[in-house]
This record gives sequence, structure tokens and C-alpha cells, in this order.
Amino acid sequence: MLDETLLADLVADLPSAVRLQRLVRTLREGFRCGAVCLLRLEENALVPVALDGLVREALGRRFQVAQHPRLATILASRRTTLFPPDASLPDPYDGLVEQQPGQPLHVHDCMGISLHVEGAPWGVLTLDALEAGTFDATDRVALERYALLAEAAVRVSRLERDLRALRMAREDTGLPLAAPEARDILGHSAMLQRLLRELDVVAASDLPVLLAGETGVGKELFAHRLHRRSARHKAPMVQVNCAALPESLAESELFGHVKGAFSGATAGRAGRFETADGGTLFLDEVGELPLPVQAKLLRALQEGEVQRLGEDTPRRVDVRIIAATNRLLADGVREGHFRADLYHRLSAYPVAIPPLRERGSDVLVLAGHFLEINRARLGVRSLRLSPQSEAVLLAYAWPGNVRELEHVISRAAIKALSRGARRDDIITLVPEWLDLPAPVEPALVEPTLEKKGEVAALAPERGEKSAPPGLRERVEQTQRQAIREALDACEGSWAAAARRLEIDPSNLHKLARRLGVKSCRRHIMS
Ligand SMILES: Nc1ncnc2c1ncn2[C@@H]1O[C@H](COP(=O)(O)OP(=O)(O)OP(=O)(O)O)[C@@H](O)[C@H]1O
Repeated sequence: MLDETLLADLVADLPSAVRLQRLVRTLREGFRCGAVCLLRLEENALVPVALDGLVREALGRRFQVAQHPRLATILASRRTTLFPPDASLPDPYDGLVEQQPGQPLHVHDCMGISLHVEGAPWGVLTLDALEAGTFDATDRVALERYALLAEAAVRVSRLERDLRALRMAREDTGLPLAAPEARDILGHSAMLQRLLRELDVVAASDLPVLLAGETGVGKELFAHRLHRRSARHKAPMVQVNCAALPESLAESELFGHVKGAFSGATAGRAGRFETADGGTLFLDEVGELPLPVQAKLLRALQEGEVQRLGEDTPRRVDVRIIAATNRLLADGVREGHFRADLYHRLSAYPVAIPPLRERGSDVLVLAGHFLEINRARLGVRSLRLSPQSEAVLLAYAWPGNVRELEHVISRAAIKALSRGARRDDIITLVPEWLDLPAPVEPALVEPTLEKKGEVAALAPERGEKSAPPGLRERVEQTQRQAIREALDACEGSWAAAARRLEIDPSNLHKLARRLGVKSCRRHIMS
């Protein structure tokens, strides 16, 4: 019966996600177990692509093989690996199998098998049960047979995907076939999938794209994907954070300068346009560009040429522009902060990136991703959400979007440990640890921040104005102080401060802006 269903699904005309989903469901029913998961190997991590019986957020996790000895053992063998109930190796799904009330969280029986496609390891199939003794020697043999059918299903899905990509890629673009990506955009909602399909088509078109969306929705991730999927993917994508570009330096940053063009120009330097030649120039926060710089940018786009500061002859550049904004640029045009002609040139193809609150259960998928990162970072056995926490996350409005979700999960994990949770337990995050902040009123932020040394009340809890600061406030206070000290020590150079703090410069800009440090201190970007 199991064989017949699997075979019928294999030849049926189904979307590949549905085919793989039916595969895991059929296997779970056939083996009468708690959960079945199909994971694809991407670099050194196993990433769930279809699951049945595991909580939904597991779809957002990346299990680093080196950190999960059970998965490593399964992957290393071509035969079924069966772990007895008393196996000492930690189970990656502890706490992630959906349970009935009163059922244990801890997985007792587990077996898995590696899958190979075209002679190379493709991933693994895992089966878990909360009751000891669910799997026996017969199941072990049966799984080896079904693994062959699973491999066939994967091959069919892969063929279909390649065919689709081939159909989309114009022959002369050299567009890469869809391959696993380093910083993938997570989410399974229909809205996000539709958007990704649309972006893939735009990517191949070479049109300028304007990505518009609230802060923290992932505009930068989308920009990278557009570039990776474009015909320019072999050339560089150069990023400019327009909010961090002081007017005095903007021209030389964008267009370059010759030696001696201004005091301090001890050598000639190419600007970002030239560096991006043949590739993509990503103008992040384009709404923040000062008006005089907008005029020069427009000229460069119209002419397809740039002129280094202090040089007479223009240089031709071939650059595709992707711009991002979290302001309504059309409002900027109406209010006179943004040039209408530049706006029309940049927004040949405007794309609205939806806020997190409109992406349904993708909140849980993303939460799963951040839970796994924090689990590894904090060295705990298992981090999961209680059903109440899931409901809270789904109901919250997320003014800070994905970045805010990331911080909420990190804080909750730290809070759990600081309140006595043990690293070798299954840690279930409850709503009180999520501590969702009230939305920040920008007007509240700046005056408070400028008073150095004072405990900043960034987001005062409702009704708790005089309470001592919580962990989050203290962490943010420390971060603010560290950024200010680094900037002072580096004489205002953001790049040097980022090196001193050992973080990526763009993350430093983002963090500083979120903490309100940047808006109060106008340091020159170097
Ligand atoms: N769909 C997603 N999948 C995985 N990670 C995501 C997703 N969307 C956003 N993120 C993560 O959320 C964080 C914020 O994303 P990003 O910086 O791209 O947002 P943004 O819209 O450019 O924000 P801002 O306007 O403030 O610059 C990053 O750490 C990013 O990796």
C-alpha cells in the first residue's frame, strides 16, 4: 500500500513542493511514527525541505552537520542508522516533534538514511518517534527500500526545477540555474513565493529596480538575490549606504577622484560606480541622498558616464542600479526632498517588500531559523517555542520586522538561561521571555540618548516607567556606550570603529541607527 501511494505520487503531475510533502506524509503514516523530515545538504548544513509531524518553525532551521552528531552519522552511511532509545547522542529534534498533551518532549526512537542523487550525497531522511520501541529491524530494511523512492522523487523535482529555470533563462544571459544560496530568503507563504518568482523575472531584465519596504524587511537580502540571479552575477555588486554618505564626501565616493583633487587626496581612487562596472550598484536608503548629490547621480545615470573629481575626461560605466528605500519616495518628491526625474529613473520597476505581519506563518519559519542560530551560539541542546509563544509571535505587529524578530528570539534565549534554564535541557521559550517591546516613538529616543551615562528608556514598558532597566535596556545601553567609545577612539571613523568592535561596518551603521546613536552624531564615513 505504501509502495503504491509513493509510486503514484512519483509519476503524478504535482508541483515539487507538494510531491515532497506527500512523500514525508505517506512515510509518516506508513511507519506510524511521530515525525518524518526530508533535509537537503547545503554546504555544511542540512536544511529541512519537507516535514510532517515537526513544528512548523523547524522549516526555518539550518542544522550544521558538525554540530549534530546524529545527522552526521546518518549522512556518513548508505544504510539505515537506527538510534536506540538510550542513545547518548543529542537529538536535533528534541522538543520539535508535535506532541499531544502529556506526551514527552524528548524523542525516544530515531532512524534515518542518507539520500544520494547522481552519485553525490543529496541529504537525509529522518524518522522520529516519541515512544520507545517504535522502530525495529524490519523498519530498518524497509527504510532502505523507500529511500530509493525518495531519491527518485528528489530527482524528479530537481529535473522539473532545472527545466523551469532553463525556460526562464534567455540563452544569451548565461543565467545560473537556481542553486542553493548562501543567504537564502526564508519563508514559505504564497505571498513571498509569488514575490520571489516575480523578482527572478525582473532580475534577468536589467531594469533598474526600486525595493520599497519598512525597515528590517530584508531589502538588502532581496537586492543580493536580484544580483545573483541576473546576467551580471559574475561581476561585483557594490553597495552604498546613502544615509551614511555625507554630502562633502559623496561625490568622490560615488565617482572617484584623482590625486590632489582635494586636500587629503594623496592618491587617485575609483568611485563606487567604476568599481561596479559590468555589475550592480546597490543604493541602500536612497531617500537619504542630499539633493545636490541626487543631481550628480542623475547625470551619471543619464549619460552612462562618470567623471572622477579633478579629472576632465568622463569614463563610460555599465552599471545596473538597484535602490532601496524605507520611506515613501513619492512623498519625498511631493515635499521637495527628492528629485522627481531621479525618482522616475530609479523606479522603472518598483517592488514592494511586504512587512513581516503580512507574511502569515513565515514568522514561525524565521523564528525557527533564529532559534537554531541561538541554540548553536549559546551551546544549548534544544531551543523551542511554547504554543503560547507561537501564538504571541503570530499576533504581534512587528514594527521592526525580521530584524526585530531576530533580537526578540536572541533576548528570550538569554533570558531563559539567566533565569536558570539548563543548557542540556530542552528549553521552551514562554511568552514572558519574549518581552515584546512597545513600538518606539522616534521623538522619545533622541533627547534621552544624548544624556551620556544615563539609563536610556528606549522603549518604556507600559506602566513601568520608574522600574529598574531590564536586560534588554542594559544590553542596549552597553552597546551604545561601546559604539560611542569606539567612535571617539577612532576620531569619528565608522570603518575604523567597526574594525575595533569586530563587526561588519554595515551592521554597525544599522545597529547605531537602531540604537539612536547615529542620528545624534554626524560622523564622517571613511
Ligand atoms: N526572508 C528572510 N529570511 C532570512 N533572513 C531575513 C529575511 N528577511 C530579513 N532577514 C534578516 O533580517 C535582517 C534585516 O534584513 P535587511 O538588513 O536586509 O533589511 P532591510 O529591509 O535592508 O532593513 P533597513 O531598511 O533597516 O536597512 C537581516 O539580518 C536579514 O538577514
